[in-house]
Amino acid sequence: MLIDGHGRKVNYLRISVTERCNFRCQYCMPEKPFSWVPRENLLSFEELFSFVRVAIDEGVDKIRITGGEPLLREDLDRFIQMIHDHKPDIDLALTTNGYLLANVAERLKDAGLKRINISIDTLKPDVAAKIAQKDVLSKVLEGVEKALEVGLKVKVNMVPLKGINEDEIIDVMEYAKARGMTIRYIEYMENVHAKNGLQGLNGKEILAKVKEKYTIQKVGREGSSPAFHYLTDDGYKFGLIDPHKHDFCESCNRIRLTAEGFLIPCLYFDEAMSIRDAVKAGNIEAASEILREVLRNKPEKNRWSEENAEESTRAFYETGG
Ligand SMILES: Nc1nc2c(ncn2[C@@H]2O[C@H](COP(=O)(O)OP(=O)(O)OP(=O)(O)O)[C@@H](O)[C@H]2O)c(=O)[nH]1
Ligand SMILES: C[S@@+](CC[C@H](N)C(=O)[O-])C[C@H]1O[C@@H](n2cnc3c(N)ncnc32)[C@H](O)[C@@H]1O
Ligand code: SF4
Ligand code: SF4
Repeated sequence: MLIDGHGRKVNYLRISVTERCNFRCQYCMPEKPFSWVPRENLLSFEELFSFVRVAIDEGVDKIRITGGEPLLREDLDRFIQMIHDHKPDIDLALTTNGYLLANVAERLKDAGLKRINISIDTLKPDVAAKIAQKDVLSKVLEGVEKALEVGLKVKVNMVPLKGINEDEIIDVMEYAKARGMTIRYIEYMENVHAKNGLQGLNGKEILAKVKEKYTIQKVGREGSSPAFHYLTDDGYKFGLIDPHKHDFCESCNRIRLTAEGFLIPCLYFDEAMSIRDAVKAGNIEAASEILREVLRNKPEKNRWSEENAEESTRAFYETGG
């Protein structure tokens, strides 16, 4: 079992398979980074899997593939198949912007993927083009329909932003509800890579918008999801991911691995340790020891709610969110 320095059980591994992306979301990477990690620096699926196997044997029972945009990594279904074949009952999920999903949803499902979380911040094509800085909406929605059609369980992630999509909180919920998908509203997490001046709605403001139409009651946190769930008076369950709240990190159960082989203990901080050399040398024991060291030093909580805290410099597109 993996336990961190604060006594929390860690059973959730998030793997960012690439930091590249075909969108330029204002809250994530509004300007193309001047240098991408060269492809040859990426760990291969075989190398990533050699670590994944150890993590699973140590107690990880939930794995999420993310990015950047994970569907930009060629043959992702091959990696999914490797994980699935090793442990078919693992909670194996993907987070994607959905743009390339329609063509590959079936292959991913057949390879063993169980769930997909798709980022949908708006249902208006012009607003989507403003947020992602590219005309993306129709292909994203096509991806959603295809994922549902092939039988994947789909959740929607929405980041409500002041003056941009805050008027669509109910509309996006109703779009998700009509298709049997859970929506989770995510508080915008300030960081230096995002566009200057961007402002998110906090959890309270998001709930106030929902309450303009629905009466809601608290349900709580479920399983190992970071979302706190609520129920509307017509029986629809939705989630709120509110990392500015001080109890958010109390039940943190996750660790992140990047495509280059960095193990990242927390989404907020820059600290990371590389398992790259160990994995390349086939020295899995050394990789396992690095994992334990990262867990021993995992921060207790983020600093998003601290008034004088400096903005986070950790890029979401590197960690996979
Ligand atoms: N601050 C913080 N945010 C997180 C953490 N894990 C996920 N998030 C954010 O929550 C949002 C949704 O994440 P997803 O990739 O959909 O994964 P998830 O919420 O763990 O997925 P489920 O297992 O379906 O609940 C993203 O914006 C993430 O950045 C975390 O440990 N800390
Ligand atoms: C970094 S993306 C990677 C996966 C994929 N490209 C996508 O957009 O779903 C993962 C999640 O992080 C969220 N995200 C990115 N930057 C964020 C920020 N500054 N604050 C809150 N959420 C953010 C996105 O909305 C997305 O749901
Ligand atoms: S949030 Fe996802 S889709 Fe948007 S720029 Fe970041 S990695 Fe790309
Ligand atoms: S902000 Fe850091 S400590 Fe808090 S839940 Fe996320 S990864 Fe865990």
